[in-house]
Amino acid sequence: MESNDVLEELLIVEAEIQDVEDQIRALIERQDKLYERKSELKAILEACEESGKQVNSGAPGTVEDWSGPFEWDSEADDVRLNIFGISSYRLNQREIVNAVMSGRDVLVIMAAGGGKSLCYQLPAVLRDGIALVVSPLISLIQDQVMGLTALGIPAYMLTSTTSKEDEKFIYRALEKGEGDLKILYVTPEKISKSKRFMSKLEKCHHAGRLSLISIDEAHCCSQWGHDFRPDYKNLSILKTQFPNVPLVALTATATQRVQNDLIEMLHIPRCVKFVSTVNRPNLFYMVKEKSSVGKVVIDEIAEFIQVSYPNKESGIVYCFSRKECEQVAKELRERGISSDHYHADMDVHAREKVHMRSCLAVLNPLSLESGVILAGVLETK
Ligand SMILES: Nc1ncnc2c1ncn2[C@@H]1O[C@H](COP(=O)(O)OP(=O)(O)OP(=O)(O)O)[C@@H](O)[C@H]1O
Repeated sequence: MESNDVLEELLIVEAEIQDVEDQIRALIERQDKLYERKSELKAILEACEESGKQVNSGAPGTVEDWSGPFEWDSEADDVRLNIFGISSYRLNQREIVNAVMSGRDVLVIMAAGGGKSLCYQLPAVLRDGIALVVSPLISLIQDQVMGLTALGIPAYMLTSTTSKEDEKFIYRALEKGEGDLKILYVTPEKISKSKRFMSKLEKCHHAGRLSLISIDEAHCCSQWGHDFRPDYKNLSILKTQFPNVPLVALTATATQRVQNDLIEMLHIPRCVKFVSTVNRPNLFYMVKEKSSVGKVVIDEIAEFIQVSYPNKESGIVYCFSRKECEQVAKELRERGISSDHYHADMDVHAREKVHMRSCLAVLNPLSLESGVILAGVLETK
């Protein structure tokens, strides 16, 4: 074959590939829309079956006004301001709080850093009893518990790192209502693997003390999501076992298909859905060509950090492998940057130590002599 012929065929093949990709994209969009309509129709049908009313085509949840006024408005404002120190709600937060306070199941899609935590933490403080929060990572849980404790809210976590003493306190609070426990964080494995925990939770619910259930990073439920966790699948038991307890599922990243999937999996067909933009105007992206020489790459990273963040602010460097994490952190230290590695292969105490350093820096950077750079891979294990 002449090289011109090859070139010609290559162009044709590339054009065909492009065409197929366009068709696939259009079909996926169409499928997402159909999934959405399917779950709306199923929810309408269920609502009609319950109320015995005529079927109409309006989507559930769309006509309800969650902005208020509600009887808990002034108490909510008081707690928001005086406990959480937040002067006004961000987009959708008020409405979400009101829907949860009204006892509804809620699906929240909100950008990272958009303020999802307040949406369940505020109702958790307002409602009587204990709120259960399922979160995928011990480090995220530690972060939340530390923050809540600093605000004077009795929050605990029940994970592999929990001391025997705290475990006893938590079980007594669940079973007998003793002690001051308002928000309890667990990993999904606790729900799927600990019969003891589930039996205590059942007792808490039976006594009317389970105030709400929150599922953070809910996209982990869906096999279509980017971060599927098998143990999240078993969270379907929560709505089956505690049908009258409001369930809040929160995520920053869920396509229409993932949203539908998790509504189905969590058994919350009549949930109120709040979708805020996932655009983050405060994020700045820059792509730089990477040198093929490892040492030069590290030199460039170090220079970028030192020039861009001369005040030793905290930050994260993501790497592909655990080994690379350790290597990059070590080499940054050698270049005078306070850094540590963080990955799932470290024991929990070593991870906690690194995490606390970074948390301190994030929470109160001025109190540190130097910032911390985490060269880490955050893994959902
Ligand atoms: N209404 C508000 N006004 C000002 N700050 C707020 C408000 N709501 C939340 N925040 C603050 O915004 C920050 C991010 O909130 P939060 O951690 O809840 O975000 P998130 O949506 O859970 O993010 P991620 O997806 O990364 O976990 C926190 O410091 C929180 O105190």
